[in-house]
Amino acid sequence: MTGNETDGHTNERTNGSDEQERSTGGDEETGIDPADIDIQESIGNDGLDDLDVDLESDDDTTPSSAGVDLDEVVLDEADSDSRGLFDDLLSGEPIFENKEVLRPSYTPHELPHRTDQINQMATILVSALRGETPSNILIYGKTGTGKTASAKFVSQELESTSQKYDVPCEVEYINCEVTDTQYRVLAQLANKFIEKNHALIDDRLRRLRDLRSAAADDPTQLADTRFERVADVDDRIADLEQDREEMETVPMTGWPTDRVYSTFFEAVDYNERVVVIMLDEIDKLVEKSGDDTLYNLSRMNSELDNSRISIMGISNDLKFTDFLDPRVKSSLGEEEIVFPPYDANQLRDILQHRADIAFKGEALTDDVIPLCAAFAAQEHGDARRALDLLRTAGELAERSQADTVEEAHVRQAQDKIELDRVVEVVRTLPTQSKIVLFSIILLEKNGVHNINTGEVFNIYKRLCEEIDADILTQRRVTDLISELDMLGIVNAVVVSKGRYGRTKEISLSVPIDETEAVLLSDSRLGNIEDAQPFVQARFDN
Ligand SMILES: Nc1ncnc2c1ncn2[C@@H]1O[C@H](COP(=O)(O)OP(=O)(O)OP(=O)(O)O)[C@@H](O)[C@H]1O
Repeated sequence: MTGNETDGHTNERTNGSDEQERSTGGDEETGIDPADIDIQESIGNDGLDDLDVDLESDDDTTPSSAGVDLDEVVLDEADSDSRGLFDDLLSGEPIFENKEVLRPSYTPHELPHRTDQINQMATILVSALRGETPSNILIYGKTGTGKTASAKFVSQELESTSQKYDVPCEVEYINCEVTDTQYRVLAQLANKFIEKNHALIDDRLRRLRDLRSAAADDPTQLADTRFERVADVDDRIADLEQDREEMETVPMTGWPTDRVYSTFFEAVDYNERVVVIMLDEIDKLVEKSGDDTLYNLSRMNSELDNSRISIMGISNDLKFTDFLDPRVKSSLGEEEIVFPPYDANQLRDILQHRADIAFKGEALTDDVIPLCAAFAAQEHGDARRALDLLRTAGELAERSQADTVEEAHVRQAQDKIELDRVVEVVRTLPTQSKIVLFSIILLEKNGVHNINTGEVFNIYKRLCEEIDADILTQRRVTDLISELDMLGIVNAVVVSKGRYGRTKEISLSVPIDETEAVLLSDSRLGNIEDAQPFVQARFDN
């Protein structure tokens, strides 16, 4: 790659900086340190089996006391008084061999049923290994369909192949749910490349200093280099030291965006390379801060001299491109890859692959994997959900000191995950919705069936007065009830009352006690001392 396809500075650019002049070094100085490139999330592998603990360390005269495997520890009767908090838990045969492989942070080495998508990505990205700019890619698919896992897998392969063939190609991963503004995205990228450039310069400096000291004794050492005299080497060393000095890392806040952009631009263009910028949850970035970042990134190639960038966006919102500037939309969506949901059979394969590593040999009964797969397929073919179910089922079995994971553990796990979801949804409801939900709970707790909107509204009003909250209109409260219905927290059906018109009959769809506890943990609702009088009051209206 020559990097000479630039059309000058005809395009407007946020940084507006034309002073890109600096030495980028000759070929002999190029090279990327493989140690710089590491996007693999490492996992621990420290199951209980790996622990070698000396349980009788007081008696160090017993040679056999050292390095006892906990699996082999038998606690005899005499010791039972001294059994500690963890002894019972340890005495059961552990179900897991390596639980970490069921966690979301684990990147699997094999991704069944994603071969097509992985091949499509590879076919597009291979141009990076030829020094050309790969097309931008947009990846769509519902949550848990393996988008991130597949993209990371392809990136790792890309980077390892680039090292093998010594082609400068790098992948930068950004999770836009966390890094959700233009400033943060650009700052993170700038700092990553500054760090890489520092390592690159240090490596060059080390080699030049070696050359310099060798040439000081024997000037023929310069014969095969681009330096004629030792003084030239000194100049080059001084230049590089100055470059290093001038590369200022971007603070997390405080600079004008133009400056952050130009710092990133200069850092990425400091060396010849093809960079794939992976923007996971790209819709979150657009939602939070518009499409400026994508606009700027997608136009950079026309101005870069030495490097090329390509964008790989990942989203589970199929519609987010509707909000993009048409130019950004067409540039970003040069290639689109869709990840369809998994069906139950596919989920079964995925679970089986993981279970082989995660569990001990006979730990799973035959029904467990098919049931987890079936539950997750009902949701929307979400592999994350399936893996969560399997892990939770294993944990519940482990906790009840069972020898194997059974169907009942999966059902319990399903309930637990569902309850966790409900708790999370209820906890994060706006206060007004919480008051409406609390009114419904109070009515149910008092044995009212087929609750109607009017009844909810009466209790709601009194609760609002009690905690000094604004009182919304009955129409608005009806809307909030519909929202609770959509979230699956209540069930509201419209029933016809003949000549009295139609009304909604509301019932709770979630466990009452847990939901009430979550509501009362909200400091405003928690202040209501005794809610009983409010329910009595419904008869007064
Ligand atoms: N084909 C597969 N084989 C093995 N594991 C998979 C496969 N697909 C997904 N997974 C696992 O399922 C979990 C969710 O996958 P991933 O994070 O890639 O989903 P995603 O589509 O990016 O979801 P989201 O949009 O919510 O980020 C991860 O733990 C991943 O390892």
